[in-house]
Amino acid sequence: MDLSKAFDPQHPLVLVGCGRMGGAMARGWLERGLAPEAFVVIDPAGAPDFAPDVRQFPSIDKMPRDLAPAAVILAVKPYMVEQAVGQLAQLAEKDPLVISVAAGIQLASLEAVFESSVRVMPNTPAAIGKGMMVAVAANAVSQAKKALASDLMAAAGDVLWVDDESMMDAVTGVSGSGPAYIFALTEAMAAAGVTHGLPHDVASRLARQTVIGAACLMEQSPHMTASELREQVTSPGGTTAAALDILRGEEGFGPLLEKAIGAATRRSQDLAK
Ligand SMILES: NC(=O)C1=CN([C@@H]2O[C@H](COP(=O)(O)OP(=O)(O)OC[C@H]3O[C@@H](n4cnc5c(N)ncnc54)[C@H](O)[C@@H]3O)[C@@H](O)[C@H]2O)C=CC1
Ligand SMILES: O=C(O)[C@@H]1CCC=N1
Repeated sequence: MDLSKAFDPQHPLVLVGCGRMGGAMARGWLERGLAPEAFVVIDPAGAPDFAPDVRQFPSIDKMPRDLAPAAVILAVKPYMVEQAVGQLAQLAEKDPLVISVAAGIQLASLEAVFESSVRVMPNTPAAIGKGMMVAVAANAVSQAKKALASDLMAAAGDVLWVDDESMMDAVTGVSGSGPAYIFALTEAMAAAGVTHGLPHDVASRLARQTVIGAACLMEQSPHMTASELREQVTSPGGTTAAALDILRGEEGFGPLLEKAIGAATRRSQDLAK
């Protein structure tokens, strides 16, 4: 997805909050052609090192009043979204596309000010165009604005629109937080390797490359399910089967992830209150 023509200096893309998630998406957009002069970052911590040429302001009230953003992305902490929406309210008459990526924050609180509101749950692989971007739009969002939202998300990863906003809490539990589970798995594999006799650097390298290799193999095997790929590793009565007996057992991944994703889902529901 090429973003070079989607925005211009008078009608820029404005990112409010350029931290871990905002920064990941910004990196993805700039790498896919977003012109720095058509991008505005609002963050008291400034723009990240990889985006030194973008226009930046420390707060919403420092943004020039004559700016007419084509789209505003809210990537501040969930508890700050309401305040940010209030501070941006003077833009409402120009009807920009407003996208919030905040966990738990419902469309209703965006729609109260901006008709063209979209709620997105991204994840940090967006930085390399490999994000999972799940979106739900307010009823009033035009097809043209939905297309613009799709273009922005497609520049950061795989896009899925859902109609039912209540799915967004479980989405957050699976894909929004999901990268952390894979990194935690990598850490745990390395630690287990050390326990079983490997030097720390060797165990870390093995765990990291194994996760990278497995993810890339899955990506390049679109016609194989995860189960089929797992079976390819598993010789009957062999080493993998011995490990999978534990991992797929009563205290294995299944029940553990059900509990973990349940906790993330409930946390997302709580953030809405
Ligand atoms: N980190 C992740 O993997 C994901 C995060 N999210 C959502 O993204 C949002 C941001 O989360 P993170 O990036 O992790 O947090 P973060 O703390 O890394 O980033 C927040 C940024 O907002 C800035 N900020 C603080 N006050 C501000 C203000 N008044 N105006 C503009 N910017 C301000 C901070 O300086 C910081 O750079 C949250 O709502 C979170 O739910 C969603 C999906 C994944
Ligand atoms: O941990 C969080 O709350 C955010 C939302 C999904 C991933 N990170």
